[in-house]
Amino acid sequence: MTTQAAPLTAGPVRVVGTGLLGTSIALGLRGLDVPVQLSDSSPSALALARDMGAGEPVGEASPEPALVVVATPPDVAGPVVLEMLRRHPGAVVTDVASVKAVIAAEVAAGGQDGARYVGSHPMAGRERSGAAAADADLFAGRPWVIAPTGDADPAAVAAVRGLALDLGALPVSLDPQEHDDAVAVVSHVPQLAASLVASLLVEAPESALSLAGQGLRDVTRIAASDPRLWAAILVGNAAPVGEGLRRLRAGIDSLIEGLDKAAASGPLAPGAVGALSRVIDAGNTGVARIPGKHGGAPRRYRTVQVLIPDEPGELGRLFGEVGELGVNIEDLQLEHSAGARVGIAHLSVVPAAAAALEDGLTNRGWRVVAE
Ligand SMILES: NC(=O)C1=CN([C@@H]2O[C@H](COP(=O)(O)OP(=O)(O)OC[C@H]3O[C@@H](n4cnc5c(N)ncnc54)[C@H](O)[C@@H]3O)[C@@H](O)[C@H]2O)C=CC1
Ligand SMILES: O=C(O)C(=O)Cc1ccc(O)cc1
Repeated sequence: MTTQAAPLTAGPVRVVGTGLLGTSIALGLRGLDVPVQLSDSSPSALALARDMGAGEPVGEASPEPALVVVATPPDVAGPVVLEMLRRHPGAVVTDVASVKAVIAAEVAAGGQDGARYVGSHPMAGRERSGAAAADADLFAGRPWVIAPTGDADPAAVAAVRGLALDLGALPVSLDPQEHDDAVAVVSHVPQLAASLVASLLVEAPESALSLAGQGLRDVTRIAASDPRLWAAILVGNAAPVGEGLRRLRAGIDSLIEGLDKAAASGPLAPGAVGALSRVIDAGNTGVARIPGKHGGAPRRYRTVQVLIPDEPGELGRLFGEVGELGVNIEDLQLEHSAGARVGIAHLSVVPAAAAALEDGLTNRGWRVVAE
C-alpha cells in the first residue's frame, strides 16, 4: 500500500467514529503496525471495526493518544474535536469531515487549545457507509486536503500530513473556506445532480428501466449515498452549494428555453440547436479537465470489458481463464440488458495487466469490447 519503510505517524492513534472512513484509516495504520485505539457511539459499529482487525476499543488502560482522528458525521465533528482537545492535552486532533469552515469556526469558538487542531479531508470514499465497506487502500493516490487555520501549530500540521502520506494519499494544503468552495463544485453539487437524475427513475416504468445502460449507471452511482450523512454535509456547506445549484439552474433554464422553442416550432426553430449544443460543448470542455480521466494522474484500475453469453457456467469459465492468465480481478460489474442473450462483464484490473489480459482473452475466443 505504501513504499515507506517506517511510518511518519507516531502512535497511538485514536480513531473516533469507526464507519467507512474511520475504519479505512485504522486498517491502513494497522497495516503499518501503528497502534490504533477505536471508539464509536454505536457499540455494534465499534465491534465490527474491531472484528475487522482495525484496532482495539478504547479502555481504562489505553495509553494517551498522540493523534486523534475524528471520523464522525460532520454535524457532530466540531463538538467531538473540542471534547478530544479537552480530554487529551498532549494530542494533535484532526477530523476528516467533508466540510471544513464550519468545523474550524466551532473549534475556534470552543475555548480549547485550537493550535493542536488541524482539519483535513481525504478526497476518497464511496457511496456506502459503515465499517463493512472499509478498505485500507481507500486513500492510495488520492488527494487529502490539509486545512489548518492560522492558529495551527506547524508540528500539528506536519503530524496530519504524515498521516495522509502514511496512508498513500497526496496532501494538498487549502484554507478551510477555499476547501469548501472547491468541494461544492467537485463533490457536493455533483452529488445533488446525481440524486436529482436518479429521482426521475422513481416513477419510470419497468419497460424504461430495462433499457438502462452504462451511461445512466455512471451518472447515478453516487445517488446511492447515505441521505443522513449527505444532508449533514450539504447544510454544512450551504452557501457554496446553493451558489453551484443556482449556476446549474441557469444552465437548465437555457436548455428548457431551447427545447420549448423546438417543441413549439420544430427541431430547426431558431436558437434551439444552439442552446443545446452550447451546454454539451461546455460539458466536453469541463469533463476533459478532470485529472485522471483524460490524461493527468493514472487511475487506480483499468476496466476490461468482455461479452459473456447468457448461459450457465460462462461467467465461471471467464473467471477461470482470467486466473489462468495470472490476472487478479480487483472489482467486477455485470451489465445485463433485459431479454438480451449476452451481458458485459466489466473487470477492474491493475493498469499494468490490462493489455495482456485483453490479448489473452481475445486469443482464447472471448469478445473484448473497447472501453
Ligand atoms: N463517505 C465518504 O465517502 C466520505 C466521508 N467523509 C467524511 O468522513 C466522516 C465519516 O463518514 P463515513 O465514514 O462515511 O460515515 P459512517 O456513517 O460510515 O461512519 C460514521 C461513524 O461515526 C459514528 N458516530 C456518530 N456520532 C458519533 C459520536 N458523537 N461519537 C462517536 N462516534 C460517532 C457512527 O456510529 C458511525 O459508525 C464524515 O464527516 C464524512 O463527511 C470524508 C470523505 C469521504
Ligand atoms: O464515491 C466517490 O466517487 C466519492 O467521491 C466519494 C466521496 C464522498 C464524500 C467525500 O467528502 C469525498 C469523497
